[in-house]
Amino acid sequence: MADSQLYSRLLLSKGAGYPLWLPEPYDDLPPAYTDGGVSIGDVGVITSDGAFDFVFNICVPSDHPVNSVGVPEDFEVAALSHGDIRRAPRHYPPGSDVSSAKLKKRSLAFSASSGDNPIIPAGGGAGFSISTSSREAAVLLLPDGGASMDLRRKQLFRDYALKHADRWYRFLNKDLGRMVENGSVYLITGVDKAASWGVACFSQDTSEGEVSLELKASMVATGNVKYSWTSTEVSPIAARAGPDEPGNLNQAVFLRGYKVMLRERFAGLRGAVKVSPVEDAKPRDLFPRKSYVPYSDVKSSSSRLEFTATGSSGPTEGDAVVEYFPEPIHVYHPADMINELILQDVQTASVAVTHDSDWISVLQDESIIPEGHELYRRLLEKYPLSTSEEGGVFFNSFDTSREISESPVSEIALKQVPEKNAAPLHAHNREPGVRLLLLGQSESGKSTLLRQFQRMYDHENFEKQRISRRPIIQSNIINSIRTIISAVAPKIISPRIDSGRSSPAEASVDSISVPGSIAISAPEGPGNSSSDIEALAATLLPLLDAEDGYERGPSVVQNLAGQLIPLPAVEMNAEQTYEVVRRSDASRVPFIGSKELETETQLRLQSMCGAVVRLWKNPDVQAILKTKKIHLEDNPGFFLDDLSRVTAADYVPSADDVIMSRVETTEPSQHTFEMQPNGHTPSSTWSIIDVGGSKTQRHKWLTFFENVNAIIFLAPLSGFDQCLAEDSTINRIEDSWTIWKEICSSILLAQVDLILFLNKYDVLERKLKAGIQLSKHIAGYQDRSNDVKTASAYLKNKFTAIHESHSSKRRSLHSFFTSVTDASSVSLVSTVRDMVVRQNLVTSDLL
Ligand SMILES: Nc1nc2c(ncn2[C@@H]2O[C@H](COP(=O)(O)OP(=O)(O)OP(=O)(O)O)[C@@H](O)[C@H]2O)c(=O)[nH]1
Ligand SMILES: [Mg+2]
Repeated sequence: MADSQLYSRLLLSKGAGYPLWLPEPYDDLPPAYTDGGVSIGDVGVITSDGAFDFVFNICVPSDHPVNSVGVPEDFEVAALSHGDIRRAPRHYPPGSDVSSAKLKKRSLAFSASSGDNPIIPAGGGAGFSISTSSREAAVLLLPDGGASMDLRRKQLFRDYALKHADRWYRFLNKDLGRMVENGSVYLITGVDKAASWGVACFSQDTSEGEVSLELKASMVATGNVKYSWTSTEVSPIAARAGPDEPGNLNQAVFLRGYKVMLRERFAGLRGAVKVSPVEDAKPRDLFPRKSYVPYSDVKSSSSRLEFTATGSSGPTEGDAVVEYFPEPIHVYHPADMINELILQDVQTASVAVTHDSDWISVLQDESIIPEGHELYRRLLEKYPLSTSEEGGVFFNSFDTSREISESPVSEIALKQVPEKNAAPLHAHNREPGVRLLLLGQSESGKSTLLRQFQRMYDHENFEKQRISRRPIIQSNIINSIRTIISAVAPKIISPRIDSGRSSPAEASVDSISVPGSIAISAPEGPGNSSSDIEALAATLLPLLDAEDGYERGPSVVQNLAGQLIPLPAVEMNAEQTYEVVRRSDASRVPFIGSKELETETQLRLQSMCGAVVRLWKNPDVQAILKTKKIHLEDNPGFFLDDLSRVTAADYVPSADDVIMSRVETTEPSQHTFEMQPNGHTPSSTWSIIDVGGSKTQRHKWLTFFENVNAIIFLAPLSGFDQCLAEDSTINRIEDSWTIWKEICSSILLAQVDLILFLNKYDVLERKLKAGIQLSKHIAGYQDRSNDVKTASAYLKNKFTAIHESHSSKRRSLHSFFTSVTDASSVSLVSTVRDMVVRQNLVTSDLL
């Protein structure tokens, strides 16, 4: 390990900030900088040899002499006011030390006989002698003491860093070609400075008795006192002392500030820097390689002093040869791993910042700083993660009442929830009760399960919803018809789709005249030729147009900034004056139906019911669907076998219809239930959060991980022969395994009970019975029997194995085979309820 890394590793645990092995400013910097050294507002990086490599300062104008290398695009001065900086000029009294190990220290007396210069340094005596019996140690000695200064208004810098992070990296890596790693940029908010210092460190495999060193003072030509180390040690000790030219309080021994990391996947950072235009540059183009192995063993040769046992006249600091590593190497800093983990967990964030005081505040009197995961875990327990408007994320370690511009992550997401009972959630101030999060891919059955909960525990509202579910069922039916027509008569439907859903007048089938909502006289009897089927299908085209009619409604609204934003598709609410429905077909266009349109569609459906049934029951149509492997009965929102009932003019959806209907969730929603006592469990308030499961929705999941008591993960087993609706390259079961893996391994969820619903068991059974071979779709299934018991057990094992191997802590998993549309799942709901409540009674005092 490089000396600088050993030194910082050992002294980081002292909680004073980042210890610099090279406290002196680089002497190629302008005098305006070197005179004072590191200042608050400096932006730079820690180098592998343990120095702070200053680039620019945000508190002075771009034309200030210290900003001589330039400033990033859109540079703004972060103006500080009187009182913004807290200064402690005598923070370190003369002769103080910061040491990782127990140290014996004594002042050296002046001795004329030894040839010492007759000087009395500020610390008194002619220097210091230190000794320790530790196997490894790092020591900072401050013979003349030192000062500290810290920014009081840290929030100002944090917001500044979040806003400018991207431009900083561009400036450093594109404009200046520095090849700095993502995460290495440091914005300084505090520094400890000294006029003189001695640093030393060593690490031995075995304890070889006491190690002793002397830091001795001598006078230089300017009349100032200079220090140098001497030792009688045989074993190699790395030691430096300085400065070479004493006089100024410009030596930075500890730094404090914000470490800044942009969103980029770990793997994406490997490889050389590509040269590409700045405008097009993505974060991955901006960084060189990176490694987050803390204290990774790198060739250690920089500035090591090999003391020999030649009495007190050992080599001085000036004899050390400082070598520079040709390749950029990762310099360990605890905030880097924390930022990495934040970005992993908060997928919506584009930049993470962590202040040194964050990780310092969770240190626990340890001699070695814990690794990043542990610090992160402690931070999660202590502070909420908050996001800024720019998409930045950070631990909110400040008093939230004083921080106006930020809000806890979960609140940000819940602001979008169009539910009346959606309450902002604060990590430390949440309402008592159970929070249950439903997760799983799209069409896995999350909203269906929620409706089962509503049916059981919020019956009144569930009943009220029934009528408002009718347009969704209409839409589901129309989708089924569209699927059939696309399969059996693609000629008549494709041009319509291609032409962007033309109006009835422009429809390609002008051979059949279709009056609006009047009953159609469709060909009688089962058609046996493809032209008969086409003709029958064509009679139904107005139905598809009926749905198009909804799109004329306002599907977008304008926000205050004049941007068009789509109206969200929400689960139906009886009090709404209009319904927002989202089709689950390829076009995925939201549309809005007024009461009149809804009634009109119902009448159309009723009038065409006979034709739809004829088309659906037509043996040729059935044969084509079979050949094309379209199993409409297993598709969500299938009502074709119930058409006469569900298309009646006075149709009110039954409870089962509500459960069977399908609408894609595009915004998270939170639903509150008052659970009554039931003999096993006391009364309690439950919040169930339902999120969208399609890929475009998943980034919102994480915002609900905070304070969740249990997660029900729904994995539809029947998806083994299907691809995702949103990505035809991804098998649904494999997608479920991927997200399950992420849920199991999430540190944020390490304490959360996981309940696995291996759902759509009924559909799996039907598919296997129909002869669809699991082994054709899941390679690992090999030649196992294709019956539902063997297949479901195999699939379940895959999920439990993932849970076991990816959970960071051992925890139990409750898994069930379910068909959540089935009435029997109602009893399961109460089983889950009892289980979660019991678990929470045991683990917390929430209830
Ligand atoms: N046969 C059968 N159908 C189910 C089952 N679970 C859900 N469904 C149906 O599958 C469809 C999709 O269910 P949803 O609950 O809307 O799926 P989701 O997970 O909320 O999907 P997104 O909102 O897109 O994330 C609905 O029409 C349900 O009726 C099941 O176990 N068996
Ligand atoms: Mg849903």
